Amino acid sequence: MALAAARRLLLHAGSRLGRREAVDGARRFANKRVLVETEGPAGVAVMKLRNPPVNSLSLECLTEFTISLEKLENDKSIRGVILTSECPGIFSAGLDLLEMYGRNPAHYAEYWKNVQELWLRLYTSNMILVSAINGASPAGGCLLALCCDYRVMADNPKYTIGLNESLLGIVAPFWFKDMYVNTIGHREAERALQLGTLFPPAEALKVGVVDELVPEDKVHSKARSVMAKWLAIPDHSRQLTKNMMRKATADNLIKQREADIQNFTSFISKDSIQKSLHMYLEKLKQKKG
Ligand SMILES: CCCCCCCCCCC/C=C/C(=O)SCCNC(=O)CCNC(=O)[C@H](O)C(C)(C)COP(=O)(O)OP(=O)(O)OC[C@H]1O[C@@H](n2cnc3c(N)ncnc32)[C@H](O)[C@@H]1OP(=O)(O)O
Repeated sequence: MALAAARRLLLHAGSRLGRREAVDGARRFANKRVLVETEGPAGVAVMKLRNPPVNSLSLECLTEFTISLEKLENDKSIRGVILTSECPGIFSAGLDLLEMYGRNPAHYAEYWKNVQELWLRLYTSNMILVSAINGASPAGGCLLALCCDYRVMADNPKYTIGLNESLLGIVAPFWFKDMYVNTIGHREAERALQLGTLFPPAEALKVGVVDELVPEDKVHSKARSVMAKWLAIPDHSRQLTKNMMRKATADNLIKQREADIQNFTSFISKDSIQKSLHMYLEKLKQKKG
């Protein structure tokens, strides 16, 4: 309830701000963790995640992301969005592990509902989505990129991308898996999901997790030129085609959202899973010291 009220407030405040800035010509709106700029080619917004240090998708970040998308969807002048990160070297570290560790079942259920919500909005968006992957992109970070229509990645071998859930002792849910299969094919997805593979850029390109690699300083300009090509296609035919390609996958979650929330909640609440997450978080800490 409290979150729904916050969401309404944010949406309202955001739309007032958005309107004022549009009049000034600034074409920019922001909440704390997501910045949206609509300068550049007509009809294109750049959405930057800025939840330092690693753009983990906390409940607040997911909510702000979903609201920003909703606003862009409602703005008929926007036809395309470039999704990128403001955190140096990190696209997104994926779902926030602290939302899935040491909390209560009601929190897990609320969190998962919001993860589903963002995924459904992104995956089924009528807008053209291009990701400019300018850093590491594990698990939920990869999920964000996979929702896009085209993925441009910085060719920096330090950055990796993939659904690595099995390395954490958890399991990618069926809709993550479905989207992976749709993108890289059944055999590659089967292998990568079991091994929790995090692909360096060259391998990510080879297997089809990303569409193009460019030097790091060219990621944004390439994303813009890709966007220009997609903008040249009439919206109605592109949108109907996208819907035809993606609807069955999205519907598969829509028809069992409640059951999926229950599955997640009972899975993540298990002592053995909490122990795995604890160990993984400890490993992340030790890496530093
Ligand atoms: C029967 C079937 C039922 C199925 C039901 C569903 C089951 C559950 C499905 C759950 C799906 C989960 C999806 C996910 O996205 S899980 C998250 C996966 N993410 C990762 O594995 C990334 C982990 N992070 C890293 O590898 C590195 O941090 C990274 C490469 C991103 C950056 O490295 P860097 O060296 O720059 O930074 P640090 O490692 O020092 O990190 C800085 C601080 O940030 C914290 N951190 C990192 N990642 C996360 C995260 N995902 N969530 C929360 N916090 C994170 C890290 O611990 C550091 O914190 P401190 O400064 O406090 O130490």
